[in-house]
Amino acid sequence: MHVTPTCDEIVKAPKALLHDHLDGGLRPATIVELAAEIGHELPATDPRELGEWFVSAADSGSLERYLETFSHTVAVMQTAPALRRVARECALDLAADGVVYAEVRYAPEQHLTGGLTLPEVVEAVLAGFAEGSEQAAAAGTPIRIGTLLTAMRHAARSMEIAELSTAYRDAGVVGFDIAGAEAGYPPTRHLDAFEYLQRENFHFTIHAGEAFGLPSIWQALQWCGADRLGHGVRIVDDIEPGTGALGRLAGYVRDKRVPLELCPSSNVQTGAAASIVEHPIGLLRDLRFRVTVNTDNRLMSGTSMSREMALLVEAFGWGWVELQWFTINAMKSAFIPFDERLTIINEVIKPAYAKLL
Ligand SMILES: O=c1[nH]cnc2c1ncn2[C@H]1C[C@H](O)[C@@H](CO)O1
Ligand SMILES: [Zn+2]
Repeated sequence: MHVTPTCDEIVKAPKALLHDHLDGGLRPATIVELAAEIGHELPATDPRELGEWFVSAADSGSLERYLETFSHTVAVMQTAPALRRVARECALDLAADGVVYAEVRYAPEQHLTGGLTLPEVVEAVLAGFAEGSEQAAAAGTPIRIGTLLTAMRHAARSMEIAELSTAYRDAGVVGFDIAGAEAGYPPTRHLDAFEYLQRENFHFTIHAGEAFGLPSIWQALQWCGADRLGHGVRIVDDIEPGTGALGRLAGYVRDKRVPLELCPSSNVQTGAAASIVEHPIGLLRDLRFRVTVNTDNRLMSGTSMSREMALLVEAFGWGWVELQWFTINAMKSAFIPFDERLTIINEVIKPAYAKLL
């Protein structure tokens, strides 16, 4: 029997999230308070209006303009207490939304203008996640958070950030990523960092195939050795419309079970997909790529993990079978050790969905 999950039920069901930016998920009220403390001018000072401003400014049809909105969040994340607060609230917000495992990423190099060092940035964020996770567990909504450190693809600090990632691998950093404008900044600019990470047996994902197409995905996988693709949505350019025949790259991605970190609302805002109903996630799921559902930037998209799933339920008529499949796909693709992934799948995810299916 097909049961349509309701929004409330989706919030209660355990979810796993692999692609969420710390600086894209602040509470509007927190931005207002932190901005007042440092005298940073915002486009609005009423939290509700500010939240709406982020969504409409990010609704630009272009990744470059979407990224401009981050100047306001990054501006208020330049001290250890601010970073710690933002990370703590992030953990609490995700946990309250029923996320049981999350990998949250941010770019340490963007948080140095207040005089912090790179290690101080990482330690403040890790402390905030630890605090938030502790409070969430006490509130009856346990969450495990792994951090990914991002290097900005237009900058030249990727090797330093890769080394920072491995330095903190036993303290909660589980992976590395590159992000920022894609067109004109191919991942191969950072080959030395990726080769270093491979020699260190470390994990990394690469934002690829969002604002730029197949060459970016091909480089991320075949030159750089990415474990996962951040977005990767443009892999559909290598799938024949109508027949679903796969080109060589799409065939490789599916055969190798390369996880796609799809972010439906974000993709609609940046123009990578025309609408949720037309989002390639429908086709990619039908063809059984390893699809995962993600938020990208909760603030800029006015969204949550539950809302992304509810939008998909509405657009594609999906039910608990599909939501469990996305959740297990994400958990299988996480960067924490295999035995820890299995524990979450077998002890948290499967028992909860068994009651819903
Ligand atoms: O979806 C995205 N594509 C490329 N870059 C992104 C995306 N979302 C956020 N970013 C950038 C802006 C942030 O400041 C940075 C680190 O989180 O990553
Ligand atoms: Zn992203």
